[in-house]
Amino acid sequence: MSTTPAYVHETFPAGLQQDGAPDERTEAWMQTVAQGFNAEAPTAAASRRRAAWLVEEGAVLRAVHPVEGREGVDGLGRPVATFVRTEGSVNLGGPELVPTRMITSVTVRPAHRRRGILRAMMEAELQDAVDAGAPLALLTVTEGSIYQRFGFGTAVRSRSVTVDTGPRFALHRQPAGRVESVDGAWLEPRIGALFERFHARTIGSVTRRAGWSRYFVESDGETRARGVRAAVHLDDAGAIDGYVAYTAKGEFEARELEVHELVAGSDDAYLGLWQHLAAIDLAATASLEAAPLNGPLQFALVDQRVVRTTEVYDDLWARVLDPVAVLRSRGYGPLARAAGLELRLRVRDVLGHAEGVFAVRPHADGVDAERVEGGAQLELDVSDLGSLLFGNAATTLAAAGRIDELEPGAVALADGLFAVPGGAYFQSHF
Ligand SMILES: CC(=O)SCCNC(=O)CCNC(=O)[C@H](O)C(C)(C)COP(=O)(O)OP(=O)(O)OC[C@H]1O[C@@H](n2cnc3c(N)ncnc32)[C@H](O)[C@@H]1OP(=O)(O)O
Repeated sequence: MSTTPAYVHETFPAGLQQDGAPDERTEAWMQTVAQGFNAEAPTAAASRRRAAWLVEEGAVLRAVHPVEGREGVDGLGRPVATFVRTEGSVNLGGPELVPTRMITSVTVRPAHRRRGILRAMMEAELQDAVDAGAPLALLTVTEGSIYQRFGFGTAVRSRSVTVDTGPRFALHRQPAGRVESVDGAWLEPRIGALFERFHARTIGSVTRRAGWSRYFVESDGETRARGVRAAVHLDDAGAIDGYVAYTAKGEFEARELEVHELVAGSDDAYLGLWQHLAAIDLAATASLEAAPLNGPLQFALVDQRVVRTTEVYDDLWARVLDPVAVLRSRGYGPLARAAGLELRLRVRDVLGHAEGVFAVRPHADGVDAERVEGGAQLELDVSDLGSLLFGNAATTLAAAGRIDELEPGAVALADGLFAVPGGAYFQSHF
């Protein structure tokens, strides 16, 4: 269904007035986003800060208004639908980070739902991304059933964990380096550079959006949260290679640590920072919402049950727009490259962008990927290509009835080519 002619779609860059306040349409857009997610309406100070972040990252906003009655019943002229995209990169294990579009803040007001407004915004965005040469689009979802129809597939699954930081927490081996508590205000401006190190070494990692460390900010948008504590890991040479930011909650003697972020640029930093959390007195547990599904912490512990998984969820979704570009820029393991194997995939795409048969051949000097005429060994929807790229096993997708094996052995071949040892992980939710 396409959008009815009763709506007008607008696309504009997030903007500020001379005094730093959001411009009128950016402010109206932000108020609608808050309403769409049932969140508190942003105060003037919070609006200024969020708008500044949007401008910093070159955000392009979409807003939809009714042609008739644009000013709304309350006369405030707020849009009935919102959508934003920023440009970023994702680590797919290749020599370079892969450029991507990041989509978020999609809302349609209740009175205007199920009339095709989301579809119209999404189709326009994906076409714009193709025209601009973007190979990939990413988003995170509020509901699992919305975005497959647009070609998005589950890319990275995450889990929430609660770690018992009492005496049961003991590592097999002492990580190298040391951890020091630091002031949050000192850390905040250094976080971006530290994150880049994590981004460069972690398959699945996505650009960290401006303002991601908003946990340092009180809800009035101005005051630095006094409750946020931070620590950094220093390697043996004294260089900082990871950080953790957390808040202690609950009763004085049995506090729980809510970990906002634990970002490690090395394995020692990862274990060292967890060990630091466990060493904090008067706290019984530490909880992290976006932990890797298969991270090393459990194996590093003497008692693996110290880590309790409280939730597993689909986190990042990927939409391939240019299969040749993503297959070429993705990394492949040394065994796949040494074997010089070729896989030919037939991709179905109802929107047409990624439709066709594509061959990929990793080899010792790089990767060949091209569109070919036929001879496909596997057939799959573009949403499942998004899943494969991030290391979700072809065997699992075939067992789920999502991939058709056209030539015996092709599923196993895809498993070998697309495997991500340790699993893809991202923690810059957007
Ligand atoms: C990336 C993000 O920002 S995720 C956040 C998504 N936003 C929210 O959850 C906020 C609350 N919800 C909303 O604002 C709206 O209900 C939206 C944005 C989810 C949907 O907007 P609408 O304009 O109603 O969607 P639209 O009418 O274009 O529907 C497009 C298709 O998606 C389907 N769809 C829409 N919403 C849902 C849903 N919640 N669950 C399942 N399917 C859905 C429709 O049936 C339609 O299918 P079809 O075109 O294949 O027949």
